[in-house]
Amino acid sequence: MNVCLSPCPIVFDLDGTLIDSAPDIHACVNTVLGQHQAPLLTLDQVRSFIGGGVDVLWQKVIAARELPDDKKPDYIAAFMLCYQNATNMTRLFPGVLETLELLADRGHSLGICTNKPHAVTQVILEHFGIARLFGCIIGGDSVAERKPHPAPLRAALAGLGADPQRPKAFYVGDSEFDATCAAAVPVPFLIYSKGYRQAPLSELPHAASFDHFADLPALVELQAAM
Ligand SMILES: O=C(O)COP(=O)(O)O
Ligand SMILES: [Mg+2]
Repeated sequence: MNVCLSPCPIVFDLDGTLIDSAPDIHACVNTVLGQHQAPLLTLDQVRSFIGGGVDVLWQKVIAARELPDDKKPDYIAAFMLCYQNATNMTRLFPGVLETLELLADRGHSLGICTNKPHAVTQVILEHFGIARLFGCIIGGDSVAERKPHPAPLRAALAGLGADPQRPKAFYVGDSEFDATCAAAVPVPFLIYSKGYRQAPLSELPHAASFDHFADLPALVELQAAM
């Protein structure tokens, strides 16, 4: 399959793929739990809840702490207040900046498709100085559906000018949500093995996996030539 012979669009997931955001998300979850006198959660617990967006995160927090479901809008509002520019403990994964710049220099158009709300996504990308590299940024509230539904990834690809019927492009992500979404578009999925996925790598459909961002440019070239 000749996926793309010339530089093609590459869309990236955010949490657990480009950024290790779990420490800031964990801190804000616990801030809200503390406000409601609920027992706090560990970093590992909160990390395992990330990937489906803020609503799914709070469904899982509510289930773990047996909190009243009808308070979810209040919890989410308080969480977003805390998280709106929470970047203190968030880091780019190793090699991300260099690799994004290299791919952009090689002519690939780059996009973001995350379940994180758009406004805070923009704040975080600007904090790390990488917003300039992305031609299209789709957040969890940019279209009506969220991953694993294919609509947000289709919107990101369309925003980068890919043919919606036969997108010659890649999606780079870390989780079950991303794998299912990419398969539904369909577009080849490249999975970052050091992210937040819960299932073993072998259980997620993917074209290829990588352990370090320095390996991604060669992987893209290899996959594009197949
Ligand atoms: O769960 C979230 O908030 C977003 O996660 P994602 O960037 O991996 O889509
Ligand atoms: Mg992710």
